[in-house]
Amino acid sequence: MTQATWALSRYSGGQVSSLAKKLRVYEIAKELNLSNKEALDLCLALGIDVKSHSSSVEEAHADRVRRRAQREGIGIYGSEAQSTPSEPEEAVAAPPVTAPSEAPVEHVEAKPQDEEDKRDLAAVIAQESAKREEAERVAIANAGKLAREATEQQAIPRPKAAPVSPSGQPVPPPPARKPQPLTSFSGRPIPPPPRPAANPDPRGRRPARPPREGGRPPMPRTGRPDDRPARPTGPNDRPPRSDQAGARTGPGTGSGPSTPGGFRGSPPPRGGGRGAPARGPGGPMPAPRGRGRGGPKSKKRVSRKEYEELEPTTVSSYVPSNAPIPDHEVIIERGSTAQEVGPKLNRSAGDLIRFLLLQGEMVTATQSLSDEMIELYAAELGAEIRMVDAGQEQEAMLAARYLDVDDTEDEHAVVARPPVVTVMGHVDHGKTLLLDRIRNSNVVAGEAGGITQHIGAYQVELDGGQVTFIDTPGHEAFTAMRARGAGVTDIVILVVAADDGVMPQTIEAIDHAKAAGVPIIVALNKIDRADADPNRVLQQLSEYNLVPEKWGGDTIVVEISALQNLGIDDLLEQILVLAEVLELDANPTGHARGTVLEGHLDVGRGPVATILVQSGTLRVGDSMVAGQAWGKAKALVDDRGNKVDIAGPSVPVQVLGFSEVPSAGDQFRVTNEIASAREVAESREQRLRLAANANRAIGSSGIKLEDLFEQIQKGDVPVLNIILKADVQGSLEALADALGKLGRDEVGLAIIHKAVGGVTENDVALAAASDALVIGFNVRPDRRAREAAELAHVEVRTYEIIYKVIEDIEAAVVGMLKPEYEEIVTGEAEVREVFRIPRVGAIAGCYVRSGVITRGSHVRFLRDGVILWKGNVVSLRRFKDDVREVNAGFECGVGLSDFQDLHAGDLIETFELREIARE
Ligand SMILES: Nc1nc2c(ncn2[C@@H]2O[C@H](COP(=O)(O)OP(=O)(O)OP(=O)(O)O)[C@@H](O)[C@H]2O)c(=O)[nH]1
Repeated sequence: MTQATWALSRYSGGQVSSLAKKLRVYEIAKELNLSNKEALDLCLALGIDVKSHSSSVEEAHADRVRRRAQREGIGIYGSEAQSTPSEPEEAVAAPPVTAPSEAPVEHVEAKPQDEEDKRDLAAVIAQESAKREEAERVAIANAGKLAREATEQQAIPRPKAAPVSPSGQPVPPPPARKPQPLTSFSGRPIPPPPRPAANPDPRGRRPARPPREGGRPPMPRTGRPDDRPARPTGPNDRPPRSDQAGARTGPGTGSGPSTPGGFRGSPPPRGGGRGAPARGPGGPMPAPRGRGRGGPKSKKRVSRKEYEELEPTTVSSYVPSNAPIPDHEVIIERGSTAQEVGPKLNRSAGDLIRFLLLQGEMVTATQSLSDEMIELYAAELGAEIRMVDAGQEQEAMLAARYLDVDDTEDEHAVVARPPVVTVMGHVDHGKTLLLDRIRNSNVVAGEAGGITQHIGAYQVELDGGQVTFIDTPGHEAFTAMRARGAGVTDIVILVVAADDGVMPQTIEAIDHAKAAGVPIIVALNKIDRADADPNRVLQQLSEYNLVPEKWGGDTIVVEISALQNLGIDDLLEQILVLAEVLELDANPTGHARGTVLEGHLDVGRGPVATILVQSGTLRVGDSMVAGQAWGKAKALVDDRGNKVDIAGPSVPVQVLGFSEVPSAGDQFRVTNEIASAREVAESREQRLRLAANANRAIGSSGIKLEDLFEQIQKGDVPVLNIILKADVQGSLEALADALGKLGRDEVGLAIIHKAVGGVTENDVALAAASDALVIGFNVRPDRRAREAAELAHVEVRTYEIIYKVIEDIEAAVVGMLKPEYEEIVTGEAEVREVFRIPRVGAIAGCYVRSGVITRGSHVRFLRDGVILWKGNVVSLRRFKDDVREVNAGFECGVGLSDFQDLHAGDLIETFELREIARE
């Protein structure tokens, strides 16, 4: 997956509203040719609430800053500019301070500091008035338009089946019918809209109702999760500044167009299809009816209730109510409607609808609002809100009621518990054999080798105590658990073969254990081998800060031979010693809490889960919940296959009786009654369903470079964790060095893992578990890594120029990340055979694994995840025919512009470049 896909998934994960009329301070600075500091100072002098150069400022306030700069003759208004006649202030301040609707204007600047500020205030009020007038004009015109369209739509024939291209690709629909804009938020002059004759008075009186025949026109579908607008696809999608034309005319002059402060750069909603914006450029026009996703919906009727809810919005101005807003944080679920949000903020739905109308957004009371709409309204009121995913609050409430009552925290009841150990290391270094040996070192009489049941973990009884081993060696399981918030391991045994030394997965394991803050014991294995060189390995380990005790460090190293059963006892003893030092304890009384290690569906026994109990004691008959699974513990089975009645801390046990199979990493809880277990599980299921519907992020997520600055400002990112992958050691070191120097006071920078090679699933898992960003230099993520990144919402950024990496990280730290092109992977093909054709060159006989390979498209050539070459697909053939594109599942011959070094097994990745404009 490319950056773009991540970016897209990121955007699809959130509702991108068209409400985006704010400007950053640095944008104003740039526009006025001021330094960031000067612009910031101007804002502060005007009493505008900004914190840094990347704070957002309302358009109206931005205008105030512009005028102040003009008055002070600074920036673009400096010496030269001053000589040109400046815009008369009266023209701006002239309109009456009273809003046309005679509504009190509470939401503008309240305390001017001096005369200038009073003028500024008047200007803001004037702008607000203009907004109102314009919105009313739009509303009235819309009412007329609704009526016309209702009639027109009867005449629009339903289209036939969607046309399909020869390659089987659906042909995109023709561009959406351009809405007849009634107003231009870009400030371009527009003719005055036709007003319905029946309603010559724009203020207060109702426009004539649309005719009833043909049904009520469908509502505009602004702000629904499904209708999240796509990002602008090019610079042209950004409308020119609203103040450049319209605002100059000034409100109240009655002649030119006024700018009601529509949201600049408003991206078009998705409904119009790619490249077919359903809105006017940047304008807040409702999407044209019948052109949304799913084709024309001319037959959709709107209920009387919906229509009547709409009506007030078409005729009224925003009149803020005087009711006090809540003085506490208000929780609002994403996708809430005006009917739901208004009352939560002590306002009516109508109040919210009117406010949005003035921002150019027409919504009904029952229509889902985007996050931005809700946040803007809350900001307008000065209310403190927190947006949560649908169902999240309910789930949290139930968890607090039924699960968070921890009766295992009584320190008097705490006793020492066995350590939980995970074995990690490079492939073939002997993890499995070591775990086998350990199973057999059980000292309980008659039970040597008795652990036959594979349940994901087992306990061994030693002279000095018990040890619990997680039976799935490898860092994948370890990190996957941790990514889900389940830190079950107390100690990591790092197996390193004495003949082979530190290898890539050894380093990965070290980094994973370090990231989790788990102590490491090194098991130096295969010392029986003639070519074993323990000192060389110790030297290598020291380079990763694992300095052995015998060299004065604090890393326990035990030399063993799993094959010859040498040193195993010593290793187990060291585990017990370390466990003692770690003072591992737990309360065995109270309700059991733990983590699911494994789950599967057994034909005879139903859902079966292996649970590691971490505190309390689990009993047969307990009501339990894990993830979305719930039930009564019908039976408990230990690692020897025996049925048991109870399981205490650090004991792994198979549990039967779940309603479904829980997943590894799910938190396990016992509840008082079965009903509460069920209620909790169902609330989780409900939230996940809602989240999936909204295509939202589920699970963990790494950090996004774009959001970094905001998070630093909130104090959320003391350290930016980075996972660095590169094609060769030289660039890896150079990058690590350069990045290491980028840390600042506000944010430290930690490279938690770096290695040569493509971006793998493990890198993504580590990133998800550590809130890290993955940077690939001259390497790409493989398909599994891309999918994992998409699922876990981990950002993987790939680069081919070192300074660009540095530039981006630096820019992100100071909140000035620039617009960029992002790559969308369009197809992936595997080279199966290479044909060398005289005078033509090498042709790759390929199998298209996913997407579409298109002639002429950009292409990247990969071997083991490393980029070998970039260019274009110059020829594409199916059998003997030249073709334009080949779909997944077919074979084809691909000729590349000037790359000849093809090998079977290489990968071809085609991609598109798409500009992602920043907001
Ligand atoms: N000479 C010698 N060979 C060993 C020793 N330990 C393991 N081996 C051999 O090394 C090979 C790999 O051992 P495994 O235990 O499968 O290694 P692993 O780390 O679990 O490998 P994966 O499961 O593939 O990651 C096997 O052939 C073992 O017999 C040892 O101490 N000495």
